[in-house]
Amino acid sequence: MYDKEQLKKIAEVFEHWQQQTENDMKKFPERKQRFLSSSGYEFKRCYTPLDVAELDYLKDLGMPGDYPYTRGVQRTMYRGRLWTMRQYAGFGTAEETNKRFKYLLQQGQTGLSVAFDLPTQIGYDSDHPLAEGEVGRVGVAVDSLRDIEILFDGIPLKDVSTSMTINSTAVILLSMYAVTAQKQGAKIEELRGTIQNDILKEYIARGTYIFPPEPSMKIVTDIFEFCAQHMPKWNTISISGYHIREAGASAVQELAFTFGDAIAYVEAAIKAGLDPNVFGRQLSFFFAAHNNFLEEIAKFRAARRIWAKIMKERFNVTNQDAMRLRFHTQTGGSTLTAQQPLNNIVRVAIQALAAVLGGTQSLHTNSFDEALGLPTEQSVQVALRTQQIIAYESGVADIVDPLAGSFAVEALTNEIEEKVWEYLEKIDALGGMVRAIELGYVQKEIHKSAYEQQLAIEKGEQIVVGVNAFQTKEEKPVENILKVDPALEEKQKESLKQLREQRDNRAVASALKELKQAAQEGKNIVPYVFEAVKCYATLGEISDVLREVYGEYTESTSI
Ligand SMILES: CC(C)(COP(=O)(O)OP(=O)(O)OC[C@H]1O[C@@H](n2cnc3c(N)ncnc32)[C@H](O)[C@@H]1OP(=O)(O)O)[C@@H](O)C(=O)NCCC(=O)NCCSC(=O)CCC(=O)O
Repeated sequence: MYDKEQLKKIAEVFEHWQQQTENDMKKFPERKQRFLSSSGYEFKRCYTPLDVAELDYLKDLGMPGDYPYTRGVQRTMYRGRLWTMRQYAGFGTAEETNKRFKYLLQQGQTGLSVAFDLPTQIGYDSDHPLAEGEVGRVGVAVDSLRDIEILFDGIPLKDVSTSMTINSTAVILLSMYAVTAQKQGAKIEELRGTIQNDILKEYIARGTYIFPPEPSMKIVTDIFEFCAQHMPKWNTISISGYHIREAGASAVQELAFTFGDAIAYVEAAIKAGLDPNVFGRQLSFFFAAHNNFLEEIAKFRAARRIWAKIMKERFNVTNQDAMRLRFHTQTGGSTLTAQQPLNNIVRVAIQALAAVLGGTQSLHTNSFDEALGLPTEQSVQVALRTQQIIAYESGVADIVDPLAGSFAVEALTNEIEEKVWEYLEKIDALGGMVRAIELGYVQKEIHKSAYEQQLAIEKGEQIVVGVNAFQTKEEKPVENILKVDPALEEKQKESLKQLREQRDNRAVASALKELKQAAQEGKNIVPYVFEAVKCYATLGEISDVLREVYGEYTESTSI
């Protein structure tokens, strides 16, 4: 962006300035020998045009809404429409969570996001022995279509977009959601929302898998195919770096492993005969926003450029809509501290601001008490207000990609991109992401990074306010921590018992038999799951059928 003559002059001035700075530092040294990013690369003292001398505005940045989308996926970005304010919520029974959803919508939230309990996530009904003590604990308990009908009672599904954090049982929850919407009078082709459906990261970082990778990938591609035909507005997957980051990955690893997974999904779908120009439009992403403000902004900008290049150059995609990286952001749960929990409000605000300056499409802001328990109405309100203050008071939503052209931000964007490509080459050399996961390579890289971060905190090289510095002797305990009533588990089991008595059990048996046959014959299972769900077959029953056909996965541990 600068001509050679100008750059030469700037280089001379810079050299002189460096010498003067070295002199100054004899009297007043810098706080640290090296200032490191979360990914371990070194931040320079000061960035100048010399650091972005190679940057080609048209090729590397372009205008917002144009390839390679570094500056955002929409021309007007938040001037046209603010990001979706989407607080992840769910606990106890469907009735309870329905109340929370209505509360959040009333407070100005603009999208829904469902948290399911662990039994729902790993395909067990609430009365299964393995579900004991977990029903409704970390999310809402869902056993059958009836629970989803209650969950969205009074919420018109044709008007709201809903995200569901569900992976190995995603096909079941997607079917329950679609059938509930149909019962409300909506057409499934108009439904907007997202299922997480990102099974690969479950093997890497999150753990709620059921089946081995191969049949799991088959279910994912079945969903891509079904939604491309019948639910074109639905995001079929939310390819997630969030959990990878929360497991201890650096910002660079977060992107690299997410794109490693994304490439594996695209390859699997192409192999199944699907067109990336079509299913590519429905792929979405999910990243974390941590505290290192500028690095995080650069990460989001780099992510868009990398994905656009992957789709265009690696998969020869020509449809622009299939090159746009659209993503949800959640502020970093692992950055919250149990000590001095009100400080978390500030952390969340910084992280949310990074997500917005990085061009997110949807945002969850964590509640300050999340290191202690489930968020209360009050804490979730502050979290939502944080988004609203950024949106309506800070002014940052009024200019598209306002940090473009910052020497530091552009240089960091380039640096992150470069390091991500290095990882992707390494993953390709290992034989792709599924192989890299099987080999334990990805897990080991994350563990190494997590260990280094922890060590830095313990040595005091990385300050965490209130934890290893600025501690207070006497902390006032947080009041009103939300606890799920243990009686809810019995209530849920009782209503499941009634359901099994009331439904047409012959219809259930027949639908499950047909599903089993379809799975055995390698057919697309989605329509069969729809049928099973319609007659109130339970999540556990459907999962059991699939377990019989596909088998179960057991992890080999990496130390
Ligand atoms: C694509 C996203 C990221 C966002 O979708 P949204 O519908 O919210 O937003 P959107 O698509 O950007 O915008 C909605 C519509 O407005 C349009 N639009 C937006 N801005 C525009 C502008 N400036 N000009 C013109 N049109 C515009 C879009 O093109 C789109 O229309 P068209 O569609 O017509 O183009 C989706 O996947 C999503 O909502 N994800 C949320 C995932 C989530 O909440 N996950 C929680 C995980 S919680 C978790 O996992 C952590 C804890 C755990 O482990 O359990």
